[in-house]
Amino acid sequence: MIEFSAFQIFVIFMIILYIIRRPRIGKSEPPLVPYSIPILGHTYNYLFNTKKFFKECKEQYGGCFSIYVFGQVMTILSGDSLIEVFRNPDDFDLISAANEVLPLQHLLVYNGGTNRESVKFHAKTAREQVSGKLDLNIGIVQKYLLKGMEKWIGDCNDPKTIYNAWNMVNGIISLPIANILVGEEAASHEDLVKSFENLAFDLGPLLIIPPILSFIHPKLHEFVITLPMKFGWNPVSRHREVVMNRVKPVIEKRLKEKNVFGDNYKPYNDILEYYMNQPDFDHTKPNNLPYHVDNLFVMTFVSINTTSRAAVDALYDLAGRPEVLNELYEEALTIDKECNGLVTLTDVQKMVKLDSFVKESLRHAGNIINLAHYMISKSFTFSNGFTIPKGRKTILYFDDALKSKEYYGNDAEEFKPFQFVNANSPATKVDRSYIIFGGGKHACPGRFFAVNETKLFLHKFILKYKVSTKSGKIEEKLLIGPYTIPSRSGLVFENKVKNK
Ligand code: HEM
Repeated sequence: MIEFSAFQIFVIFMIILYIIRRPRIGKSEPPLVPYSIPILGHTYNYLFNTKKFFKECKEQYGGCFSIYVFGQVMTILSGDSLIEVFRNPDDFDLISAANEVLPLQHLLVYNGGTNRESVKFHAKTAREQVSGKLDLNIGIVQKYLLKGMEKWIGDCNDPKTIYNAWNMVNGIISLPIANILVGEEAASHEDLVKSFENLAFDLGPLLIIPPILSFIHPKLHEFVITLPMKFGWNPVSRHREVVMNRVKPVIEKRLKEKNVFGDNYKPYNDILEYYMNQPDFDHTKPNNLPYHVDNLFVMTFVSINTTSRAAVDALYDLAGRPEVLNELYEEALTIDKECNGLVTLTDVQKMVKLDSFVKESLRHAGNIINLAHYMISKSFTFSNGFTIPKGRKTILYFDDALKSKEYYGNDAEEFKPFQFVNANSPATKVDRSYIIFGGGKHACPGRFFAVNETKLFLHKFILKYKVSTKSGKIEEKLLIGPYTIPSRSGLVFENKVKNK
């Protein structure tokens, strides 16, 4: 009888894996960048040599090329091909690619997570109820940003050093958003605000598990990371419990008010009220309230960590550049005097230097690639003649667009805080070289809110505090493969008035 050692079985397995997983590229497809290590393909360069690797690939193979990473062919798009993804939303699907990384369908069990249909509702909510009501919301944002800063930063009469600044800024940013989501009464409960604040961070570990099993089959990674959820573990459950307990009495109170006041009922200005007005709302029915709370969680995912990320990046960008801080302080002081400390939407719009700075900070967010989409039609032919088959994963070459020399000059890599001041190019305006909020029909509908909240946070912050890096240098973000997270280096906060 023939006996096989473990090593021989491993070798046979690898040979079979190599044969069945070997990428097959059609004639008219974007070129597959050659690689020398079978099975691994470009995975090493993708993870550890990312910026240089993508730059060299583009130089050699043009704006549209394919690489083989974690057992999957991905097509990297830049220039016109990138824009074609935004222009053809029926062919390219962001949600299925996002669900692969963060399986919301297994976490938000009452609303089934996100799909192309439900995202239309969330986009409408963000567009009409959050960004669309900015003039109303700005007062709430101002009030709770100040409360959050008091709680998280304090008076800083003595200099205070913070290392995990993202955590701190996330705490500040989530307080106004919690108020906009469920109203002031429910958001007065600390446990509810904590749940919104921590929800996305709690799921962070799922995002950083490397998809090693995808070398065997892409679905295997998803299967394994969702296995604990199939056995009942769900990090969202306790947050759902907290939020349901806090919003239920508020809903009941509002329903009573509606009964008493009839047509004279004064509606509340929050997303909870908006959900209560939906035809499918009946919190007394089984699973109905958890369904709406899961919808609130989708809004939490898209709004809190994204905005706090923009705000903390801006804070680090400021801390390393005292001259920029001084210039922004002058602008902040003038506007503060004009409005007597009570900022309206018009006042935020007058903060043109701050707007330019925020835009530049977002341009330097640092992700080399972003926004994976699956191509879901039978096939798609780009205007450059390349065709990709159904099921191909495409990823947008963000760094190439955001650091484009054609649009930002030969010093596109430099941080130029006031380059947009007289350029009629606000931080909310999406275009082919500024894709931080995506583009086309699905461009982020919450961007008007996000930019305004970030500006207002920085405005109030600059008036009260001085910030510097502990190292005295400009701190770089941490690169994890092609993606970045904010620096963890110390930021030193001082009270501006006390330490003049
Ligand atoms: C700085 C903060 C933010 C950034 C960088 C950001 C970025 C993005 C990006 C890149 C997309 C995908 C766009 C595309 O497919 O072309 C997106 C979509 C979306 N964002 Fe944001 N976002 C931010 C804040 C917000 C906020 C505050 C909200 C809600 C109030 C929000 C709600 C949404 C929604 C609902 C979508 C899906 C739109 C659709 O598919 O039609 N975002 N966001």
